[in-house]
Amino acid sequence: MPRRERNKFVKRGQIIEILIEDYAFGGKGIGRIRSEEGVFVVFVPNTLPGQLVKARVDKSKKKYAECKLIDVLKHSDDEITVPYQDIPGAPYIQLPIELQHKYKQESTLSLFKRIGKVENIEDLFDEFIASPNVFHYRNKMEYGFSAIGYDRENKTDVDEFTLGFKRRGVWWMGDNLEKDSGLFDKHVEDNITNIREYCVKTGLAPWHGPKKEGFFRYFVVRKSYKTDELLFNLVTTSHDLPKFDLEKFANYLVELFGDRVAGILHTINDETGDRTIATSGSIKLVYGKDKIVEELLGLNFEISMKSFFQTNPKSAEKLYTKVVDYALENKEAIDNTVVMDLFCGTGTIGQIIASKSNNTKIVGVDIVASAVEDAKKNAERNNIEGLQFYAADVGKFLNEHPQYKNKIRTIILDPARAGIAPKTLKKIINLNADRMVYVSCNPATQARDTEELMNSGYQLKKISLVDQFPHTSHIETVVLFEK
Ligand SMILES: C[S@@+](CC[C@H](N)C(=O)[O-])C[C@H]1O[C@@H](n2cnc3c(N)ncnc32)[C@H](O)[C@@H]1O
Repeated sequence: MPRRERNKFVKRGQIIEILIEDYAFGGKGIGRIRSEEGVFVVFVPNTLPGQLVKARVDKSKKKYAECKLIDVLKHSDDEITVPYQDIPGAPYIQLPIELQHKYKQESTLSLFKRIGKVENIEDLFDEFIASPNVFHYRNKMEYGFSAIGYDRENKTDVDEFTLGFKRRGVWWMGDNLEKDSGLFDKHVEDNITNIREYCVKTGLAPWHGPKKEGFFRYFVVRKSYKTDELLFNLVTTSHDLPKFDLEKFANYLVELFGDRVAGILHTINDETGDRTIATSGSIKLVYGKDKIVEELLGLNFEISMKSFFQTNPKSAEKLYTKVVDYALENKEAIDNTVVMDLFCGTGTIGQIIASKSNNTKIVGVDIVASAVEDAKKNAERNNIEGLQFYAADVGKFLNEHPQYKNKIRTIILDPARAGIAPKTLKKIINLNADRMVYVSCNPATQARDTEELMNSGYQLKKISLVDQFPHTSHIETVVLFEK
């Protein structure tokens, strides 16, 4: 049976040209198709008001359609020229940062109105905290090798050895990074073409996505802002490894980056899945050491290739300062109490609170065992006492530890993008804490949880926004709830 037509405006798979008129939360540009039938809304992610774009309809619903951006046909008057290569990881880099802030603030607050049902959210808005570094703020980058590249002039794919980022929305096509993207270390990015040339000269093949074969897969770099050191990881398959001289490659990196090189690792990854992550597989140290140290608010954190760490550490300091400020606003509800740091990751927030309070015990819970191990080691390294970390699902942990009910005054929440599962949120509410400081990297799920918290007697007292990722649509929020 043919698919039922959902609306009279667009069909799935159709290519359209549309003027973007507004910006919706999450970086979705809004276009409108006007006809005798009425006005129909079309969302195109990674676009800006004022742009004329070409897009493919991915979902065609009764009242709206969702599209994938193919190309920007005409730029918006707001856009400026920047000296950086445009990459999918920075779709808004041509938009002045003040305008990026404006869009992020307006669209985030409107979510709390619409989904969280907080009518007076503007009155409760505290601060928009900008990233201290607008450019070159990231401390990690994953460059991919590909046997299929992109011819920017003819806008088509070509067979070539590429090292850079995937084209937006095309898993099998790479795009050479020819110059600094403005997001990561300039010294590294200015040398990506040299590293590519070195690899091309070995005669070994880059990864071919559709054929699932090739030698070079990823080149991952982590950076410490404290020491300015770099940690490298070259990911290859095992097939042609005897033909590749790892030591010579390591020497080449040292030639390029001198004593900035902390260590060089090699990972063998023979998995063929499209979504293979760069750090899976067996990892071996080829040169130097396998960790770098980063400092956040005076505390030291050891970072290995695999450990989770905030991507923009300078901005993370601002984020954590805000969280701790909200928590310590009522010191009486912190000193001599047990504070829960739920979804604690590597335990940074709990450690900072413990170091700034008196006789406070922190109970940190995270589902990832390796993050909890790192949390324990970090607490030891920083000589902070009174912290207990548990590797567990938050919901299960609260079931198994009923003794905390009515005993906790302050809870810190920092869940992953999916937010807090409804059943888990109920268990958290049942702890009956006076206050919660809820950090979120996805305000849409936080706004959803806000409604539940307000229905359970909590009030949203304050909200701040932190721009951890300039030039993207991401925004972090810190919200203080109190009963
Ligand atoms: C945004 S991160 C938290 C980062 C942390 N505050 C830090 O500073 O390192 C979200 C964390 O939630 C954890 N997580 C996700 N689902 C979970 C669950 N059901 N129970 C416990 N932890 C979970 C993830 O492992 C991740 O570390």
